[in-house]
Amino acid sequence: MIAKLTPAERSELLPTLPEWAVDEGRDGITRKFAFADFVEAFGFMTRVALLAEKADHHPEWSNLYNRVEILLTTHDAGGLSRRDVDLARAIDALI
Ligand SMILES: C[C@H](O)[C@H](O)[C@H]1CNC2=NC(N)=NC(=O)C2=N1
Repeated sequence: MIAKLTPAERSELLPTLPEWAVDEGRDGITRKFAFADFVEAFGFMTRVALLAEKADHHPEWSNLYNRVEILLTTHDAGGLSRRDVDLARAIDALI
């Protein structure tokens, strides 16, 4: 069972993800991306999907034409966990 991050872990790890904002209501982290067009956005989503499947950790997301919004939270933990931090870091590395 994966655990939620402790307050100390959050203070340590969240500053390492400056592009991500905390969604307090969902206890997750979000980031918005904008691309040149739909093909670029969907290509990015495909790369994220492969990362997510490899990690067995999946984003909640939406896509509108060239924009993609991702929310990472851990359903099994009921909130933000290290898996979200790790996936966010891997997503950042794609950009
Ligand atoms: C059985 C499987 O490992 C789990 O359901 C995984 C799949 N992907 C997941 N993704 C996310 N975001 N949270 C989870 O708790 C989760 N659990």
